[in-house]
Amino acid sequence: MLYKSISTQALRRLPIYLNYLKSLPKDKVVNISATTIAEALKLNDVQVRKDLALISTGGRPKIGYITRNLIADIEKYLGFDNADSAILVGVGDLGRALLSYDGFSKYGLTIVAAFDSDEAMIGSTIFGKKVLAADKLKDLCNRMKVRIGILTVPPTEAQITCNSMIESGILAIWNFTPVPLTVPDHILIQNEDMAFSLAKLSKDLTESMRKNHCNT
Ligand SMILES: NC(=O)c1ccc[n+]([C@@H]2O[C@H](COP(=O)([O-])OP(=O)(O)OC[C@H]3O[C@@H](n4cnc5c(N)ncnc54)[C@H](O)[C@@H]3O)[C@@H](O)[C@H]2O)c1
Repeated sequence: MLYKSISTQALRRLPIYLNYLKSLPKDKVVNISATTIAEALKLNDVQVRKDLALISTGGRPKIGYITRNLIADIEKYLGFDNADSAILVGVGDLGRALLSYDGFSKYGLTIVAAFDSDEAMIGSTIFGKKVLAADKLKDLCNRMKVRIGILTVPPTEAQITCNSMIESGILAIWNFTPVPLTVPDHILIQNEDMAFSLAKLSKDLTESMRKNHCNT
């Protein structure tokens, strides 16, 4: 199908639908409606219907979607059906935690190797991933056609490592450092910032408490 543009909010909801659909017993829930999904996830059913219509043409009045096909449509849209290879640079506390997580494959991501500047770590295998020296980055990315880089180095090393990733052919960077990276237009950046998420949660909590206090 030809996809229409999708909002960031809708894009965030798609993996939530997918996780829910995959949690259902395969043999029992053959068909499913947007309303059922909305009720289960405590979402607005008009919104769920609109989201699903953007990525699947399988919805039928009164029947809903064939669950198996809807899962396939969401996975296809999100690119989870064809695994992307990624490398990770910076095998410290956070890098190791990401390497230890074997659930990325569910999202179509396979970390094929890790890189670190610490000589003591180079050549070792951590959670099944070989740790290589930074000067092997370009060769490996070219050879294995890796296009995604996960950045978990200290902030002082973030921009220089980002530059090396780009020189090595990386096109999309999952940036866990707090550094705003400077990159050419064609490079995609996804920033993950726990400090920002926490600040937002804290601000939302303050506002919610203020509102509740005003209402009592
Ligand atoms: N996104 C978040 O919410 C979040 C949470 C915690 C930490 N962080 C950030 O993630 C990054 C890593 O944090 P950490 O606690 O794992 O740090 P860490 O010090 O434990 O690990 C950093 C690793 O990077 C390696 N390294 C340093 N310079 C390098 C280089 N030029 N090339 C390759 N490897 C290099 C070090 O040897 C070390 O193994 C930091 O920038 C930190 O601020 C982000």
